This record gives sequence, structure tokens and C-alpha cells, in this order.
Amino acid sequence: MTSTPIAFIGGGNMARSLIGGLIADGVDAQSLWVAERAPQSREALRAQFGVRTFEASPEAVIGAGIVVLAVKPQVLREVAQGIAEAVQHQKPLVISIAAGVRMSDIDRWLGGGVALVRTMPNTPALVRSGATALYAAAGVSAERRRQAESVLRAVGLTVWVDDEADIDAVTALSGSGPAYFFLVMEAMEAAAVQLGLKPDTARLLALQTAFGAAKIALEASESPAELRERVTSPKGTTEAAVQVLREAGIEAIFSRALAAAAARSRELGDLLGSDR
Ligand SMILES: NC(=O)C1=CN([C@@H]2O[C@H](COP(=O)(O)OP(=O)(O)OC[C@H]3O[C@@H](n4cnc5c(N)ncnc54)[C@H](OP(=O)(O)O)[C@@H]3O)[C@@H](O)[C@H]2O)C=CC1
Ligand SMILES: O=C(O)[C@@H]1CCC=N1
Repeated sequence: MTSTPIAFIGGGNMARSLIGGLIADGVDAQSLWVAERAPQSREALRAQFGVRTFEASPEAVIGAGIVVLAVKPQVLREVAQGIAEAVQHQKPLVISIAAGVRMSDIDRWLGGGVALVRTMPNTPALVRSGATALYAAAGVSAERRRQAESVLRAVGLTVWVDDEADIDAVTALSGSGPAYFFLVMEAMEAAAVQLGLKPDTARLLALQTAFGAAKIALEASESPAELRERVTSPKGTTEAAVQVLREAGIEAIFSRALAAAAARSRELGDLLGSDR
């Protein structure tokens, strides 16, 4: 991992997940800098992680080798324009984690000619089990690509995509994906409570089952479909449940859900980049 200071512009949910994961990977908290507007947020970041905090974003950029744009897409233009002068002076690697917002727009807001990598991480980065896709334009050097990859690899798995449009699909799959699994955990817990289990017992069993299923699916050579079939005894309990899920259209529901997320990512890109 690089030892250059990494400046996070915005210290919200996703920045905190990345910071927590980087510290767990052995990165010195003092080399992680965070620009946040609210004094209580800065205080909380210092108390939780021991990172350096800044009130003004340009101050965090000066001296940083890597800048991570970690604000909401809706404020990214204003934030990028606010640090453009510092970025042009400092020439850091800039990593965007913002959903939807396209590289050409970010580059323009930052003044142009920026070494920019667009990524889509996810919150399991906090426990170094993240999944991040990265995209860089042809002009970004191999050294800069390696640098971006090393930051995200410290908190989980990384994959490069060849086409920026793929980031919309990645956002729908792994960027938003933890929320889908949390929803399934919530639903399974509630259903088990209806069947008479105590809430604590229901949650513990639901969570461990999700963990076990993910672990075996990652470690086994068989596909998820084959692993599912192994659980499903003919005329047994799983078959009864899977039949209900299929009748309710589980595949079509996920197809519609991911399409909606990808469409929203494209829409954000169109909407927020429309200042040309
Ligand atoms: N959450 C997730 O699972 C994922 C999020 N992302 C992307 O990460 C980005 C951040 O999302 P998330 O962490 O969820 O959002 P949050 O709202 O939790 O975090 C954004 C943070 O930026 C702060 N902020 C806003 N404006 C400024 C500013 N001008 N200067 C400094 N800080 C500012 C906000 O402070 P305040 O609250 O005071 O406005 C807030 O603390 C988004 O672009 C999102 O698309 C990507 C992958 C996954
Ligand atoms: O919901 C969102 O827009 C962000 C991007 C991916 C996960 N959270």
C-alpha cells in the first residue's frame, strides 16, 4: 500500500467504511485526512479513527498524494470546483466513488487533465470484505492505476472494467448490493419470529446462514445453483420454500430491481453532468 497521505473529501458512510478498512489493513491513521463541514462530524471521525480532519476541502488536498471524492453525487460539482485550484497545483491521483457521475464531468469540474479513476466500492470495505470496480480513461498511467488499485485492494476485492458504462451495472450489483442482502436478512428474521423464534435467535441464525452461504459459494468450485440444489431435497422443506419464492417471481424482481438501480445511476450522470 502507498504511504502517501490520502485525503477524503466527505467523511460519511462510505468514506468511514474505506477509512476503517484501511486502518484495519495497517495504514497509519495520521496519513488519512478527511474534509468534513460539520464540527461534530470532524470530532466523531477523530475520536473513532484518529484521522486528521479539515474544515475546508482545499486544505485537505494540499500535501495529499491521493484525493478520494466521497460526497453525495448531488454536491460533487460544487465540491470539485471548490478544490480545482488545489488539485491543479498538487496534481494528486483523484479517485471518485460517486454513483452515476461521469469522469469527463468530474475532470472538467476539476479544471481538466486530472489523473482520475472512477470506482464503485461498497460498505463491506469496513471489514476488508469490500468489492470495488475501477475504471480509468486511456490517458491514466499504469502507475496511477496501480496506486488506485492498491488503495481499494487493501479493503477487499478489486476488478477493472473496460467501459465506463459498466460502472452503472456494478453500482446496481455490488455498490447497492449489500442493502439487498440486509433486506433479505431482515425479512428472514421477521418471518422466523412469526414462526415463533425469539428475535435474537432468529437474527443470529439468519446472519450466520447468510455468512455461511456466501463463504461456501466463494470457496466451493460449484456454482450457486449447484450449491442450492444440494440443500434442496426432493419433496423436502427447501423445495417448498423455493417454490414460493419462484411463484412470487424472485428472479424477475431482482432483474427489475437491478435495472432500476442502473437506470438511476445513468440518470444521475445525465442530470448532474448537464452543465455543459
Ligand atoms: N453508502 C454506500 O454504500 C456507497 C456510497 N457510494 C458513494 O459514496 C458517496 C458518499 O456516499 P455516502 O457516504 O453514503 O454519503 P454520506 O452522506 O454518508 O456522506 C457524505 C459526506 O460528505 C459530507 N459533505 C457534504 N458536502 C461536503 C463538502 N462540501 N465538504 C466536505 N464534506 C461534505 C456530508 O456532510 P453533511 O452530512 O454535513 O452534508 C457527509 O458527511 C456518494 O457519492 C455515493 O454515491 C459509493 C458506493 C457505496
Ligand atoms: O444508494 C446509493 O446511491 C449509493 C451508491 C451505491 C450504494 N449507495
